[in-house]
Amino acid sequence: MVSMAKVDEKLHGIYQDVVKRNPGEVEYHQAVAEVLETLGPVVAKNPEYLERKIIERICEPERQIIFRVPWQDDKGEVHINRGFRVQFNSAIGPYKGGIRFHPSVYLGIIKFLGFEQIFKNSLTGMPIGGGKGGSDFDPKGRSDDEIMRFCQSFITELFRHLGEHTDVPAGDIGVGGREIGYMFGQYKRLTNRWEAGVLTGKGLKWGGSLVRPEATGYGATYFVNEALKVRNDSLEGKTCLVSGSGNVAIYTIEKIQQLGGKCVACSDSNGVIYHENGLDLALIKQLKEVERRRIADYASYHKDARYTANGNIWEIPCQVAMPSATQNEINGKDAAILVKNGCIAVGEGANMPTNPDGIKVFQDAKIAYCPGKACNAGGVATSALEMQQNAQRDSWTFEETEKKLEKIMVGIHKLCYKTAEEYGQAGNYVLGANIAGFIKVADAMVAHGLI
Ligand SMILES: NC(=O)C1=CN([C@@H]2O[C@H](COP(=O)(O)OP(=O)(O)OC[C@H]3O[C@@H](n4cnc5c(N)ncnc54)[C@H](O)[C@@H]3O)[C@@H](O)[C@H]2O)C=CC1
Ligand SMILES: O=C(O)CCC(=O)C(=O)O
Repeated sequence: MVSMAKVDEKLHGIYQDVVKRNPGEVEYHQAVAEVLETLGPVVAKNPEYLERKIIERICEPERQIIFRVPWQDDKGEVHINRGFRVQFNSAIGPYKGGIRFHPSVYLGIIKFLGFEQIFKNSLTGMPIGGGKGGSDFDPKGRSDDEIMRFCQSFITELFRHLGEHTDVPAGDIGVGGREIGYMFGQYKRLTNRWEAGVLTGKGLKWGGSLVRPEATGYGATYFVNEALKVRNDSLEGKTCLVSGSGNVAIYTIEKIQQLGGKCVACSDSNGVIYHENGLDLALIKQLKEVERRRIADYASYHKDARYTANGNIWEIPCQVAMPSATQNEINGKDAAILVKNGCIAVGEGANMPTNPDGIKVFQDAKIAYCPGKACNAGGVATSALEMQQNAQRDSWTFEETEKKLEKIMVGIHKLCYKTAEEYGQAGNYVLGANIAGFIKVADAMVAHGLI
């Protein structure tokens, strides 16, 4: 056993080194700080992790690929974007994690997402390592043909680094079933292989899994319901806010409604819809999944709904908040408003949506704060179920697959809860998730020797 003071000093030094070696990558620094702040007790108990420099190694990606993505728009103009894939850690399985297309993407965003993915994937109990990719390409307003040409160009470089036993991407912001289809088609063409397991989130007619589109939102809602159960409560009758109106948000709203909660607001990057009588999910699906329109249009179908351009969704009173849009969408001020308005649970469908000040407010208020790397793990877990079905050349029913997802989420909740309790911090899901996710990866790295 090493003294806590020495461990803290060591972890602080590792963090300083990460900042120095990765200048300007502020989101990556934030994600590392949040994990290292909780690892002290487990490192003090297992000095071997320090001797073998496991934490230093976990913070350094195994491989980072940055590449040019040239493509032509419908008018024939040439555009050059930048593509990324960070293959962070393969100790417990092939690199696994989504691809994000958004103009804000740069190396620091992909690294924070890839780093979180290591621990999230470990928590699922499935054999998947951590990775993430993306591009600063902005899909907004682009035609189907332009999206196809971009995806083909992106995969024309990336394909050589992928494979069902090497690296298996999926969707994230700006990448859904349509984009995965174009990427799969180009991968097949370039490799002359029908290799279903190389991508997940595929269409149902060509190797996809039922429940994968619903999985992240459903899973996050199951996790929050478990956290409420611990407090002898449930989602039944709760007023809920769900930020975003993309894949994760839509299926979070759906599961909350199925479990008896009422969602009164959602958003997109332009503004917020507030519908006190409860959101009309069929309309949101039509606007967003089919017509790819802005959420502002919702208000023209429901006269009792209110749209606020650039509004702040967290100012609307609720009991449960499910941030499901993007990173750092809740700051300390937003968190304080939520708590003051009676919010008792926050379930993160997005990755790192709450900044450090916000997390402190939630933890000080002792509400059920469910961090993304545990709460939104249902998406990647169901991707792993898709890989299982591909390997068996099988496909399971919706009911069977959803049951497996629910069991996985209940299991992740229990693991995080018990780990936090074991380390004397009952109810601290941040600590529980980080320590439980870390131990499995760290032990595998020890077993594999110095690589
Ligand atoms: N798709 C998946 O399976 C998983 C996604 N996530 C995370 O969930 C979040 C959402 O991802 P998806 O739903 O897949 O993407 P999406 O592209 O389907 O939807 C993103 C939504 O967020 C909104 N948005 C983006 N920036 C915003 C801002 N600044 N303010 C308000 N709204 C904003 C967009 O307008 C859109 O409605 C991301 O943080 C992603 O990393 C996490 C786990 C799995
Ligand atoms: O399904 C996957 O592989 C990735 C999901 C994802 O990107 C995430 O968990 O953030």
